[in-house]
Amino acid sequence: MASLTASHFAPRNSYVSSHGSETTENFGQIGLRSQSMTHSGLRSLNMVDKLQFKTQAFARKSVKKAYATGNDTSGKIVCLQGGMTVVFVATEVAPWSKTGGLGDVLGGLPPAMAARGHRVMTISPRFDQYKDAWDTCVVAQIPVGDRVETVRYFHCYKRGVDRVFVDHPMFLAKVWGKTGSKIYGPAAGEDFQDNQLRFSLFCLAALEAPRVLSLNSSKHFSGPYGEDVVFVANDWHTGLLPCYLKSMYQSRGIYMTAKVAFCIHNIAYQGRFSFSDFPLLNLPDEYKSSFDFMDGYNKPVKGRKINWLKAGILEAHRVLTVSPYYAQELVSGVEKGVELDNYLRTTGITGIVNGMDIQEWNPATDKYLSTKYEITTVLSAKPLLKEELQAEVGLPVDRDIPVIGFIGRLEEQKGSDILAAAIPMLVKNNVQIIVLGTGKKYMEKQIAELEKKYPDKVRGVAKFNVPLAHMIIAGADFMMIPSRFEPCGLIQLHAMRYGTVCIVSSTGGLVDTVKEGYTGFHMGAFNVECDVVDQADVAAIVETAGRALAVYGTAAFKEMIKNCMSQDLSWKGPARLWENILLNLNVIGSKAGIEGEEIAPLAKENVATP
Ligand SMILES: Nc1ncnc2c1ncn2[C@@H]1O[C@H](COP(=O)(O)OP(=O)(O)O[C@H]2O[C@H](CO)[C@@H](O)[C@H](O)[C@H]2O)[C@@H](O)[C@H]1O
Repeated sequence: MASLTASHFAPRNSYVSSHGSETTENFGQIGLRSQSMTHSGLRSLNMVDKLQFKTQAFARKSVKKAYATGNDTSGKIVCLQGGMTVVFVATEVAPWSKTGGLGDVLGGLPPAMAARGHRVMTISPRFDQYKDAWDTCVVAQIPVGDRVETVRYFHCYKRGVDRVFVDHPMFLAKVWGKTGSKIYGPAAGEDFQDNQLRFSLFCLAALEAPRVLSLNSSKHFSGPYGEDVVFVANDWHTGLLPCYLKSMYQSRGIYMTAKVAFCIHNIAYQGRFSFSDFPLLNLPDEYKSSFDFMDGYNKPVKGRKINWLKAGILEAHRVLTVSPYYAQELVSGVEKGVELDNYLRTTGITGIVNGMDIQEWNPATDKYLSTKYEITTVLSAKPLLKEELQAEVGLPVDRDIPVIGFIGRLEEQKGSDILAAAIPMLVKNNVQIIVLGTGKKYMEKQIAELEKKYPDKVRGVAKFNVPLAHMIIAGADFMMIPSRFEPCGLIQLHAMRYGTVCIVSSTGGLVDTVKEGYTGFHMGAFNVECDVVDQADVAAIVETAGRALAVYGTAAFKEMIKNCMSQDLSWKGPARLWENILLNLNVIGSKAGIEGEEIAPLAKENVATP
């Protein structure tokens, strides 16, 4: 049965169908070398020892926790009572890089952790010449494949967080800008052929950063982060991180108490590659079993594969995901666990619902809105914003027509194909529908065709357009979220903060965050098979939207708007839960934080590394 396999999903990227000639040659060389070795574990160690991670500019010293007895830039000893040293590692971090919710989480959770008194760093690739991130002049030489690459670290300090960016041509020259899907491949749905090398390099550069960067932007912390670090690795691109921590560092007496928490934002993207690629990863043979994976699919090769996400799950010290209900779904069986359910049942998995960035998404200050509002003014502001939205997308301007919005990647997960199938019936109501999303070409076409067919009722905008996303979230009356599965979902959080009532399928974080009849409407769980548009799901959209439209404009509807807006959807609560989990990893010196504001009050903006 076709289910939520990675093969259904556009990049982020699970499959690589072929390798470029450069990469293939490298494989050949490593393969040959390993044949002449009896212990490939030895081979890997020898290689690392020979190549060494060479770091210039800073001598490596084992430092005590900076927060305990650190020197600030003026040379004074500073002391904080609590805290942990936390390093988040991910391929996206908003606002510097973002193709979806992963970037949002890396943008919002770290400042909330910093506000609780922890020393927090994020590390992501430098995909563009970020104007606020300065060159630290620190370089590290990293073994990747069968060669050594030099990376350079860039840095800025924002909202209490050290934002570190790894600079290497495999990131910047390839992507050159905030070009969404080009983070993972030349176009939506395609991988870069060297993605394994790119993310292997990234994981090692991330492991090196806390030891070699001496960061002094914070009044309370200074010097290198040292070795008593909790790493938070995110999604399959960082699945190698716990493996390298053990095989390349702890085996040499470094990072002995460091731990890795591994967070799954979407199990549909697993990083499945040919099994013969394993030597490329420079890992000892004993790690093979953690990667070993069989599936029935032919991409990128038939049969036996390596699976980066599986290795991340098995080698990390703790596995998390982004909502409690999704955690339950992941262990419920092969379909929702996308063939990793049995491993997750063994390791266990904890769900913490995401917060949202209440600075970027704040109707009272939103720079993309001409009319700002809050809970007391929402009822008069929304009709004005709706009219502006209608004018912006070229629909008839009429504040009395209810507007349903959809924002998201156009692919099976998000159910945009199910929505497209429902639209011919939905438009029989007095309603306008605005779809904003990019993704699979046939789905973009589907939406464009519906727009042609119903010019006064439907608009499809196939762009990644942040200002328009804000206008839809504020100006629409309802947000439609018909996901086949949704690990957490941020759209519904944004919508509720803006008093926009959600119509959601009953999956993942949508179950945890939207309450039927109180803050939204539930459509029930959808069929997770991606190859079919189930008519029962189409009917559920039509029936539930009908139910929602019937409430539109009534006192009950106004009550729902207020219910939505009066919730605390910030990162404050989730950060507390994250802290508990990370404390339980027992990294030496870890202490509980303080009850801080979500946005670190001590943060200095735009402070570059000296
Ligand atoms: N065309 C467009 N123009 C402008 N902005 C656009 C856009 N398309 C999407 N966005 C923005 O991208 C974000 C998408 O958030 P989702 O939670 O839907 O993320 P996604 O499925 O990528 O992430 C995965 O990770 C997150 C984080 O853990 C989980 O919440 C989620 O369930 C999981 O699938 C939102 O901020 C949205 O506004």
